[in-house]
Order: sequence, then C-alpha cells, then structure tokens
Amino acid sequence: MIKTAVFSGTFNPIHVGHLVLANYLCEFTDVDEVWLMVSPLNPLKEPNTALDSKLRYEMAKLAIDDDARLSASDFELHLPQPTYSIKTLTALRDNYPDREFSLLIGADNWLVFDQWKDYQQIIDEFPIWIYPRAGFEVKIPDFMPSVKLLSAPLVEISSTFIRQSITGGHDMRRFVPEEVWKYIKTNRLYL
Ligand SMILES: Nc1ncnc2c1ncn2[C@@H]1O[C@H](COP(=O)(O)OP(=O)(O)OP(=O)(O)O)[C@@H](O)[C@H]1O
Ligand SMILES: O=C(O)c1ccc[n+]([C@@H]2O[C@H](COP(=O)([O-])O)[C@@H](O)[C@H]2O)c1
Repeated sequence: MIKTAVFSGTFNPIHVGHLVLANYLCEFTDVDEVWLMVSPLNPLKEPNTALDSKLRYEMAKLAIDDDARLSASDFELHLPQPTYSIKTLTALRDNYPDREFSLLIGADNWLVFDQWKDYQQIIDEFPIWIYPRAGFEVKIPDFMPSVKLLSAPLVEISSTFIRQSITGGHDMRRFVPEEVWKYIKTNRLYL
C-alpha cells in the first residue's frame, strides 16, 4: 500500500510553508506521498471569498514542479459541493484501493476539528497528522492514538499575509515558488 497523505486546503495562494509541511511529512514519517488537494471552498468559511478554484489548482500544479513525492489534485473540484473532507477521503479510498490515506492539517484546523462534518468518523478511519502552528496549542486526548502532532519546525507564513502584502504593493516573490510568483504577476492576482 502506498501511504498517501491528503493535504487539503484553500491554497489561495499555495506558499512555501505548505511545501515545507509536505516535505517534512514525506521525510520524517512513513508517508510516501502527499497529495495537495485543492478545495473549492472550506465549508466553515464564507462562500465566494477565495480566488477561482481553477486558478488555485493551476498554482498548486506549478508549485509541485518535478517533486515526485508531491502531487496537486483536483479530485475535490469534481465532487458535489459543499465538499466535506470525510466525503473526499472515503471517495479517495474507494477510487484508489492500492493506497492508504491519512490527513494532514495545520494546528489551527485541529482546534476547530470538532466542527468538521463527521469528524469522529475521520478520526476512526484515517490517521491524522497535525503540523504545529504558532499561536495554536494542540491537545490530543489519550484515546486518539491515530492523531499525531508532528515535532516539526514552525513555519509562520500564511496565504492571508501574502495576499494582503501583494495588495499592498509588496514584492512577495520569495514567499511562493518562482513559477507561482510568475503566474500571480502575469494574471495580476490579488491586486
Ligand atoms: N504556516 C503553516 N503552519 C502550519 N500549518 C499551515 C501553515 N499554513 C497553512 N497550514 C495548514 O495548511 C492547510 C491549508 O491551509 P490554507 O490553504 O488555508 O493556508 P493558510 O496559509 O492558512 O491560508 P489563509 O491565510 O488564507 O487561511 C490547513 O490545514 C492549514 O492549517
Ligand atoms: O469537512 C469539513 O467539515 C471541513 C471543515 C473545515 C475545513 N475542511 C477542509 O480543511 C481544509 C483546510 O481548510 P483551509 O481553509 O484552512 O485551507 C480544506 O480542504 C477544507 O475543505 C473541511
């Protein structure tokens, strides 16, 4: 079985922090591959606040480049909306019987995890990796052995900071992969 971690996100835009998380997971756990799963919309966020999902997916593909450990996936973009992670994970499991799926989330998402649809089922059926994030203290009950907090370097970059900085006229080229920066400039995104 190929151990595959699903890293879903809005990725608006994908940034070097996301890639650091995915890199860490592949190198310091038994995970073989990370799939960056572009979500049409986070069910807990306001609708229509993010850039068109096709553009976000294009940037995710550019970000992966030739890294064989990582893939950008548009699987969720073809599911009925709203896309809940439990539906995505179970559909992936049905579609890829040669893979064992887990879920990678940032600590901010673990703090609201009990608001996710069927979160108990996710915990019961899919291992969860939590990447630490400054300002979000993670507590995992003893009775959840399949939920693991990664002992990894903190990365304090967010898409919000990048979007706001671009809007404010700043050159943010080192916060995103080079090809993503070119795409943002060419398409005049976040201005
Ligand atoms: N710097 C980071 N450290 C840890 N986890 C992160 C970091 N950036 C993003 N994540 C996690 O990556 C996933 C996708 O995040 P998302 O696309 O929302 O990025 P973001 O930078 O948090 O964006 P935004 O600022 O728009 O909310 C989420 O699970 C989020 O918790
Ligand atoms: O399934 C849910 O109920 C659910 C609730 C909140 C967030 N999620 C997913 O978590 C991922 C991370 O969200 P975000 O906005 O932090 O990038 C994204 O793929 C969302 O669809 C999923």
